[in-house]
Amino acid sequence: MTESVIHLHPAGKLLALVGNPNCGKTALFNRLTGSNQKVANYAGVTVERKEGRLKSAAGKTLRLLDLPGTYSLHPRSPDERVTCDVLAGRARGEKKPDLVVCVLDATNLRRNLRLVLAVKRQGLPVVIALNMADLAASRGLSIDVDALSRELGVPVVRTIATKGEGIDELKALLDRPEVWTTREGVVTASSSSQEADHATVRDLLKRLGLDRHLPHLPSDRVDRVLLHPVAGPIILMVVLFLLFQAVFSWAEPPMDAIKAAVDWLGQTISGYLPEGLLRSLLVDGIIAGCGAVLVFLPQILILFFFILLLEESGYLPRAAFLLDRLMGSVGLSGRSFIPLLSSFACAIPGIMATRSIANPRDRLVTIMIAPMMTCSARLPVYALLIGAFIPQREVWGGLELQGLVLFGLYLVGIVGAFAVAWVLKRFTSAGSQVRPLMMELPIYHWPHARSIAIGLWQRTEIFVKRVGGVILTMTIVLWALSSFPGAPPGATGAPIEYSIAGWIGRGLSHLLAPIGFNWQISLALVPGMAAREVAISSLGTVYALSAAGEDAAQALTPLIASSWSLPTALSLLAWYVFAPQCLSTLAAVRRETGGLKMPAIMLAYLFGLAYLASFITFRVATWLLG
Ligand SMILES: Nc1nc2c(ncn2[C@@H]2O[C@H](COP(=O)(O)OP(=O)(O)OP(=O)(O)O)[C@@H](O)[C@H]2O)c(=O)[nH]1
Ligand SMILES: [Mg+2]
Repeated sequence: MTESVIHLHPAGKLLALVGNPNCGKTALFNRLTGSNQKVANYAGVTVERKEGRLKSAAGKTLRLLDLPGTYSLHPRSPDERVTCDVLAGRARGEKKPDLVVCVLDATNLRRNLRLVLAVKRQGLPVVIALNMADLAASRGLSIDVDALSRELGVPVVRTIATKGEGIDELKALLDRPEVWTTREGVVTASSSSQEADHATVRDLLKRLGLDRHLPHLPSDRVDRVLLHPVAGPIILMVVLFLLFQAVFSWAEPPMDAIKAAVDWLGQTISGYLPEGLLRSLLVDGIIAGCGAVLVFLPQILILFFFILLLEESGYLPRAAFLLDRLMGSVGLSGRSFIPLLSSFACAIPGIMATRSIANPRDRLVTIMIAPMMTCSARLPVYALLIGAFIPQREVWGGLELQGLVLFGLYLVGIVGAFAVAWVLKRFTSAGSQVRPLMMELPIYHWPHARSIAIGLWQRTEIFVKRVGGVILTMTIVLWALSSFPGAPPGATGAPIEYSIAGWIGRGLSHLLAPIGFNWQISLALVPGMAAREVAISSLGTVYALSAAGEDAAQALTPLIASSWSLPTALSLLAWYVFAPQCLSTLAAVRRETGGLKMPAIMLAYLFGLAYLASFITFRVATWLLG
């Protein structure tokens, strides 16, 4: 009997969006399919293929792939390879696309058209979305769409993805049968040499009257200041600095409101339920635990508000450019900047974004240090400890001390990461010459209020899902471990001290006492492996249960302020700068590096660093204050 492989593909014709990085593919994808994939003003935002569905004007259902941007069909980095594989029909579980929608940045046809020639050579039917038509027009560029279409032998639609213009026209085009077949235009691209393609595009642009240089842009004038060798880095520091000030100074009113709502809920439920297990689970477990984390939502949103502004305006790659020299001195290239910056949101997308790094060694080093960038899950931990231990006062003429300490913690993470990168460069065998940064600087534009709002909403959703998912689950588990087997008759302490959790906490605190952690902290770190904020919800639960008997529902901040010493708090801050308290990050590293070796090394070295940093912090602080 012969066996044959049967490929089952979902019904519907397959379309693929292909184009240079940052030409607006994802913006177009979102408009066509109604999705909300990440759009931002720099190259290399999309690193995976994403699928969506769209309906043609006549109602036919089609499948659409959004792909990472690429300059050519000779992949240089893992993300470009995804696109090339899809076009060649080599992508796993996917057929060759039936139609390629080539998205062009109308303000940069010279480079964008070379890719069109390469795609046509693959023998796939092509339609062109001439995107960024608004920018082209504002730069005085008038492109004859019909002539372009004739020259290339493919339909061309003018689009403005951000405004949704040209979308209906594009959908109408998909109902025309001739679109789904290949045709030759005036231009033929039979030879595959790069020089030949250059010449073909040059002649084509000449015939269309588009071969002149574009005038200088306001962007260039702005860059003369923002990329200035002296002013540039200073402005960058000021921008980052203001960001951290805002995280503390703007967040207070909304945080107080959330705190009040959580307290009210706890008290109301306590009023209705008789004392017992159910009340303990709801009030001391779930509300005290999840509430302790939920109050940090405003700070996270303020942080992301700034990150989104920077992403959409086009400032980010400039920051990469400014830091390229600095990063070069530790053996990283500016290419690592965006993955590392994404890691400030969360290390996982940051680690995925390293797929745009062509050099495997650079990529690995970037992956290994990404978890040291301060992800937003650390923010609640930092904010809790800073709020409890750092006085709210102004220093040096108007700077908030709390914001300053937060800025410092972010800096320590960055400096630590750079130090590790430097060590990896010095002491690993892989060759490590640093190549100059070749990176596109997109033009600046004003962020759209809509995309900022969508971005913030998505962050809120992610955060609330974490609170309702992993944090809630771990809180309930910890509550159960903390409530059983219960205090023996005649016991004097709170029941938690006799529980399984109390036993685990005390066991671990032998190991962690040298760095100043008490048993409650030691215990909270265990479920805190699931996600960083879980440590906060765990402390909320543990302290609520420890206080059983008296009025339990008390805010965590004043509680730890009165029961921990300052060296302990500083030591825990130092711990959180380094400790790999996040299993999903380790899983992502495993996926991206294809094995257990790298995550194991990461786990060991980060815990080692965390212990060392906490030890030094605790000892020095004790000595200074004692
Ligand atoms: N003015 C203008 N901006 C646009 C248009 N289309 C997209 N943009 C902006 O261009 C930037 C890049 O858009 P994306 O959709 O992320 O680009 P992409 O091609 O998916 O980029 P990669 O995933 O990095 O390859 C974003 O800032 C968009 O808001 C357009 O038609 N006009
Ligand atoms: Mg994209």
